[in-house]
Amino acid sequence: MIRAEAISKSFGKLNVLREISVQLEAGRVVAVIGPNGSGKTTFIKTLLGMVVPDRGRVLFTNQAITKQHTYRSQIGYMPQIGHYPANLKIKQLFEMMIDIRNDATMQLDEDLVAAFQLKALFEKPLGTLSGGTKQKVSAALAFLFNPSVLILDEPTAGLDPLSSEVLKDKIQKESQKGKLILITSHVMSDLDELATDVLYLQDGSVQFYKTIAELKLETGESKLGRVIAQLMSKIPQMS
Ligand SMILES: Nc1ncnc2c1ncn2[C@@H]1O[C@H](COP(=O)(O)OP(=O)(O)OP(=O)(O)O)[C@@H](O)[C@H]1O
Repeated sequence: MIRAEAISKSFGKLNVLREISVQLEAGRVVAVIGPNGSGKTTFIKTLLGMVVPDRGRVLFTNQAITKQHTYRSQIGYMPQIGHYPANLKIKQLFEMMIDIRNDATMQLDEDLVAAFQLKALFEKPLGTLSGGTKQKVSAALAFLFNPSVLILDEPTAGLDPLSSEVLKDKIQKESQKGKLILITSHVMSDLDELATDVLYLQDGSVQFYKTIAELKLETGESKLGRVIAQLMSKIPQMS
């Protein structure tokens, strides 16, 4: 569904992505894991066209994404930190997003709007929201247009335990419909519940991209946290 072909990206002298080639298939939930600064967010932003790679290319359903934006309507993106205009009310933000979509026939998915009880907060300006509430707004927007791909950057960070469970249930529900879901997270227990595959980045390179079942078999560990700890201890650190 999405293919990255040898994508590389530098910021100044810093090589943030080095020749990343991966195939991401519909129906999979891919956990993008790696130490802080290993390039996870930059990688997912290249899939979204928000970062343009220096070399290599990204294909969405076999079409190169360069200089075309229509494919983006098929991706729901939940950023690590949502930046919204402070004076805009939640209701206005939703209305604006629906307006931009400009598709009256579209069936909206308001599951998370309801589950997070966002309608009760609709008149609140975004600048006054707590970090967790802002996360809920970002999550509800990512799922709103029923996209075939979801890219979720640290989705449960800042959410209270109940809201975190609500979001995980929703991710599972959408995955069962055959969607491709990419999640970056440092919370291994969440990924253990949700992910089918692990894409592990270190210093901008793919260290491994395997199914969780394979990784558990290979390491003899039953918990993803322990699997990753074991594998990380074997990866030579770059200076
Ligand atoms: N626009 C930019 N300009 C300069 N450097 C950048 C830019 N975006 C990212 N970087 C650098 O690229 C490296 C990778 O950043 P990235 O955010 O992709 O890492 P990450 O794996 O998502 O980290 P974390 O786990 O901390 O979220 C970091 O050293 C970061 O400072």
